[in-house]
This record gives sequence, C-alpha cells and structure tokens, in this order.
Amino acid sequence: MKLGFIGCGNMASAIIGGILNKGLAQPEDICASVKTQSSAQKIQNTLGISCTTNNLEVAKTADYLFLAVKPQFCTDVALQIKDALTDKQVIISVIAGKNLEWLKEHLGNDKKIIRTMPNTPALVGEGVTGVCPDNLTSDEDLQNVLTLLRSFGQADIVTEPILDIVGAVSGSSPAFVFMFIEALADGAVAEGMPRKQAYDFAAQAVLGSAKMVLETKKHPGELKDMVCSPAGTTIEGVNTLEKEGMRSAVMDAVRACIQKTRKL
Ligand SMILES: NC(=O)C1=CN([C@@H]2O[C@H](COP(=O)(O)OP(=O)(O)OC[C@H]3O[C@@H](n4cnc5c(N)ncnc54)[C@H](OP(=O)(O)O)[C@@H]3O)[C@@H](O)[C@H]2O)C=CC1
Ligand SMILES: O=C(O)[C@@H]1CCC=N1
Repeated sequence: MKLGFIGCGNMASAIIGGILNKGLAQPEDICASVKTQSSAQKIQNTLGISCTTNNLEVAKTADYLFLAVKPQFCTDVALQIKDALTDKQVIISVIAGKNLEWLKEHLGNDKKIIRTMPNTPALVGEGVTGVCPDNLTSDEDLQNVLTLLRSFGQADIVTEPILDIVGAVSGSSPAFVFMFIEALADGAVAEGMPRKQAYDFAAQAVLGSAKMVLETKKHPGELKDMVCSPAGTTIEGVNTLEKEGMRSAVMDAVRACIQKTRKL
C-alpha cells in the first residue's frame, strides 16, 4: 500500500508522524510533494520519507493519495494532477472548505474521494478526524482509510455539513487550547513559577481534565463544580472568567472558524 501526500506542511507531517510512530507504514511506503526544494529536503531529513516538488510523481504512484495543501492552492494542484489520477486510487482530502462537489468537479466525477478533517494532535497519536466518504468509495476502501486515520487517534464518519463544524471544534481548537495553556502558564509565571514547570503543570491539568470528560462521561459543568469548594479559591477564578466573557468568546471563536470555512 503506497501512501502519497500532496502538500506536506503542519497537518500532513503530523499525520505521517502518527502513522510512522504506530508502524502502520514504513518510510519507503510514503512519498510526498511540496512547493519548494528547501521544504522537500527538510521533510526527507525529519520524516525519512521521499519528498519531491513534482506533484505528478506522487499522484501517479499513490494508492491512497492525501491532498494537504492550503485551500487557495487547490485549483492549481487539481489542474496539475487530474489527468494522472485513476478510479482505482482513493483520494483523501484534508482541505478545509472544499466540499465533495468541488473536489469531484476538479478531480473527476469517477474518482473515489473521501473528505476528512483531522487535527495536529495526530502527531502524538491523540488526533480526532471527521470522515465523509463519497458514494463511489467501497466499504473496503473506507475501512482501510479508517484504519490509517485511527493509527493516530480517533476517526468517525460524519455528514458533510457537520464536517465543517468538526473543522472548528477539533480541527482549529488545538490552537485555542494552546493559547489557554500559554495563558495559564503566564499567570503562574507572573506569580513566580519557573516557566518550564508552569507549562508542564498547565498542560497536564488540561490533559487530565479532558480525560475526565471522556472517561467519566459526566457533564463538564458537574466536573467544574467538583473543583469549586464553597467559599474556596476556584470559584473566584470562575467568577473572573465569567465576567470577562470566556465562554461567550470561545463560542464566538468556534462560530467564526465555521463562517470562514463556509467562505473558502
Ligand atoms: N494545520 C492544521 O491544524 C490543519 C490543517 N488542515 C488542512 O490542511 C491543509 C494544509 O494545512 P497546513 O498543513 O496547516 O499548511 P502548511 O502551510 O503547513 O503546509 C502547506 C504545504 O503545502 C505545500 N504546497 C504549497 N503549494 C503547493 C503546491 N502547488 N504543490 C504541492 N505542495 C504545495 C507547502 O510546501 P512548501 O513548504 O514548499 O511551501 C507545504 O508543504 C489545509 O487545507 C488545511 O485546511 C486540516 C485540519 C487541521
Ligand atoms: O486554519 C486552518 O485553516 C486549518 C483548518 C482547521 C485547522 N487548521
């Protein structure tokens, strides 16, 4: 099984890193193409896969072809590779905002295409990916792709309108969580904690809290209440966050991402 990646930046590198870490493919089974020679060299050195600036080469050899360029470069890439693609290959797009209709129109109506929305925690095996197959993808193809995607985290099938929401709630949200961790640590540093230690404590608290949501299945509000002792310290912080509109700001951020996706 040959895996190809057209575009190998932050997202594709995280996927490849996750797949290699799990041993689901060997470096010699994976090839990628990028825009610049300097990126190609860097990827060869860091991931140990072959990487070229020739998209056609990758498009022709991959059984499973990931499209992982920015949305604004999709049309050019599609024009380059369209004639080289076959109806045997499975094309997996990770590109935000380009729907199946657009992909079919630009790559061919006879092509098997699966739209996905992964996230960068794939790099450490904790990704989550929304998956939306077209009607030409067979069950076997879909299972193979799910196995690949599950090698670096969870993957679940969603409808196409929901996929745009996945892009925000789990595709973009790692950026918000990193900002939150940075801010937690900044607060700790302001009060005298060494910075490295502050990142470790803040990140572990976020990891543990996420695990509690997933494993206890309790409502997040109930888990929050378990931390807030009566007349204690935490409720003072909760009060501050409510005054500053934290929850409303996060909701607006998620909705802003979805609005932008719909314009792409
Ligand atoms: N980053 C994320 O967290 C997520 C991203 N995505 C999606 O993944 C896609 C890629 O995003 P991301 O990885 O962040 O972007 P990056 O900017 O990190 O990577 C883009 C990659 O595309 C390459 N590239 C640019 N133009 C071409 C071209 N004409 N032919 C071949 N390769 C090209 C770049 O090469 P070079 O370095 O040489 O310029 C680079 O390797 C986007 O569509 C995005 O919507 C989806 C979910 C999450
Ligand atoms: O910022 C972006 O466009 C991509 C899509 C989801 C996460 N990153």
